[in-house]
Amino acid sequence: MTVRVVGQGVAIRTSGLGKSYGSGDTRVEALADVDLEFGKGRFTAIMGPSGSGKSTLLHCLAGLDRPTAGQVMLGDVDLTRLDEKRLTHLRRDRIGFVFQAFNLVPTLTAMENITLPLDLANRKPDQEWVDKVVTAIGLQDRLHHKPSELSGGQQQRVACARALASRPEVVFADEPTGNLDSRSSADVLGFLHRSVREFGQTVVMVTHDPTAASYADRVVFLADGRLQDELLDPTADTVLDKMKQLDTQEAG
Ligand SMILES: Nc1ncnc2c1ncn2[C@@H]1O[C@H](COP(=O)(O)OP(=O)(O)OP(=O)(O)O)[C@@H](O)[C@H]1O
Repeated sequence: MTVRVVGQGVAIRTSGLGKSYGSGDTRVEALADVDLEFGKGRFTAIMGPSGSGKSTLLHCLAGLDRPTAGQVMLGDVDLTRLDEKRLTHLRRDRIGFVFQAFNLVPTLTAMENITLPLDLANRKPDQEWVDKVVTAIGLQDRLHHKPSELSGGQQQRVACARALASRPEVVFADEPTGNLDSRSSADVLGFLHRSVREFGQTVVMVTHDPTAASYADRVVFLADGRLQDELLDPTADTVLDKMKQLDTQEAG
């Protein structure tokens, strides 16, 4: 299937996207023929069974992994045509990433972690913007603490603020609540949702969790590396129903 976006325009688009690993008998097709658009200022969740290609898709979209077929267009730039140096610059300047394991630098404070990507790029932070993001994560009294002095949920909110600090065109999040309890998950997802609603951020998130997916505007479902279906304005119940329906189809 092909999924197209109507609305404020497209932030990132794939066409004929494929990724395979290995060759001959051991060849694995992690993604095949994925045509997908992600709307600007929208929150999209990617779901699917284990091994269905969700992380591979996210990594190809974010320029962290190279597809073996097709295109990934961020605006008018085809990521698949960039050499390593240009791809590194593009990731640094135009993309934000939130990992399951937070990946904060332990020796730096929360605030230093948030501005680290800008410091590394020799870019002066837009202080008004950074203040706005920091206010939105709700950790003003924790900004001078090191990651070890913060809870998992607080650390992940710092990681989200770090991803947003450079005002990237897209924030990608790979199972951002995978290591969190339900209360901390709600804080992190609430922040991502707010960044879309209030700041017009584009967010693409991989998750296994129907409740997490219900914070998104749209859910796309993968199975065996292929796009299967999508759901608009999801609730945890409609996501769960769709997952069951896709499971039954696959079994049948
Ligand atoms: N580096 C690799 N080398 C070989 N096969 C790989 C590699 N990375 C992923 N795969 C395979 O590609 C397929 C898709 O993997 P991927 O991690 O994208 O799935 P996923 O949906 O994110 O899974 P999970 O939900 O378990 O994280 C799987 O069959 C996986 O074993």
